[in-house]
Amino acid sequence: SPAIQVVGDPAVAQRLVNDAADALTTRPNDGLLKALATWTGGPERIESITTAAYGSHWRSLRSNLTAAVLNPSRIAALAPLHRDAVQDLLAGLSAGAAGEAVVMREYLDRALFALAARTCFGDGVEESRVRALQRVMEDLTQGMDDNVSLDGSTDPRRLRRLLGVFVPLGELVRPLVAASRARQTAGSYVDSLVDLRVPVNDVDGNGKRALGDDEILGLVAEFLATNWKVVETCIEWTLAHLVIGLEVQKKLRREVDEAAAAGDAEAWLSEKGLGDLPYLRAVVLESLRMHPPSPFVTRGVHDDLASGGTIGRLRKKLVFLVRDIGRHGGAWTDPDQFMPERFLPGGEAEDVNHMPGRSEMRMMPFGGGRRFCPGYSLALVRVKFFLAALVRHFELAPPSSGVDLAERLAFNNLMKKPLRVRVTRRTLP
Ligand code: HEM
Repeated sequence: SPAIQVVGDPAVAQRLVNDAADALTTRPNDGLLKALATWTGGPERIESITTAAYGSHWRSLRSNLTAAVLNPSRIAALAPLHRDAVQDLLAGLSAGAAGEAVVMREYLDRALFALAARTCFGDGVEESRVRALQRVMEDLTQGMDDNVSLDGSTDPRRLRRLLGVFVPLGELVRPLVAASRARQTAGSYVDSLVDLRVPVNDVDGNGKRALGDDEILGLVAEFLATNWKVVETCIEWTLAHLVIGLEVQKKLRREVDEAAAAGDAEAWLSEKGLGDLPYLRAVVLESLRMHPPSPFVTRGVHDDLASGGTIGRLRKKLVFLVRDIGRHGGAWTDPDQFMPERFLPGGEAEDVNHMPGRSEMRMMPFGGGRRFCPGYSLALVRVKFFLAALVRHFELAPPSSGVDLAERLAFNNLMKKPLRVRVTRRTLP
């Protein structure tokens, strides 16, 4: 079995991420990730961006995602979808009785999944199919959480249950892929996958081919999971701290109200407007530091990767403990305290960002090196948009039972006990 090095120290992580970037370019081909690349049971691997070895196939999948969804102009074009999703969330919460404790995750689940599905498949997917997809993706993300292990071990029964989810998922997704093939216009992520031509040979990149249905299904599953639960995890944790720390909530609300009063009604909620709010930025960074939604980042050193793209035997495995790195006592004062002020000018982390710096790294919520998360800007836009709208339109108070900050530390670091919040609609100033 491969040697495992576990890294929980920010200085060690910094050296590895920067200095060893050329050697650490691929995730380990073991356990859950190996299973996800071989779920069809056929001889060929079915790669998602996450599972693909560093090479021309990975590069074409990743640049396609960026070009189709994640570049700044595409993100700006998603603004109407974002506004709809927030309106749905606010309407759902308003329908609940005033002052009553609601399970936030249920509302966030609905709003964020619909948003993920519309970004993936376009505007025209009927509601019943969106909800059926949501149920299947719930099973898939739960299955990923059940099967994650640091040493790559798996339980055959649990793994079978997880991979079984690709059957109903395929039944729901295939008609949408067929509809995309039949369409002339392109706009959604699935449209880009249908049009994409990847190199036939990962080594020299010669010749091009289209993606098969199973490949598209794997990429769709990856897209829905990252756009949905990972983003939701960040929002839920941040809300937990706003509910416990009423001073933080008030301060954030003041900033959002002032921005709303200063800008025209639409502009304050634009990507640009939200990017300009320093306290909102600090609150989100503090949440990502303490509760990184993806708590483990892994790399593998394999036998024949150097010969190009193929993944041979796993020799060595690195596990970055993202959560421990963000709470390291040597790098942070009172690491277990939620203190957004540390990210403001004059604070101990005023220069710390969501991405590792060249010379210093104190947190890595979006990973680092060649395989850092390409979705971070879209993720931050969504997190900030939802949080700003929630504090603007609602007073958020803890339930009588209090807030339990236990973490799940699985594939997704969701709250162990879903957050309950007493919500009261505000009269806008
Ligand atoms: C708050 C939300 C998010 C967090 C905290 C997050 C975090 C991460 C982390 C830690 C990694 C591993 C990075 C590494 O190994 O160095 C990753 C990879 C990835 N993420 Fe995200 N992510 C988020 C949202 C998104 C979104 C919205 C997308 C959009 C499609 C996305 C797409 C991906 C992809 C495709 C990879 C694999 C990249 C590769 O292997 O080249 N993520 N993410």
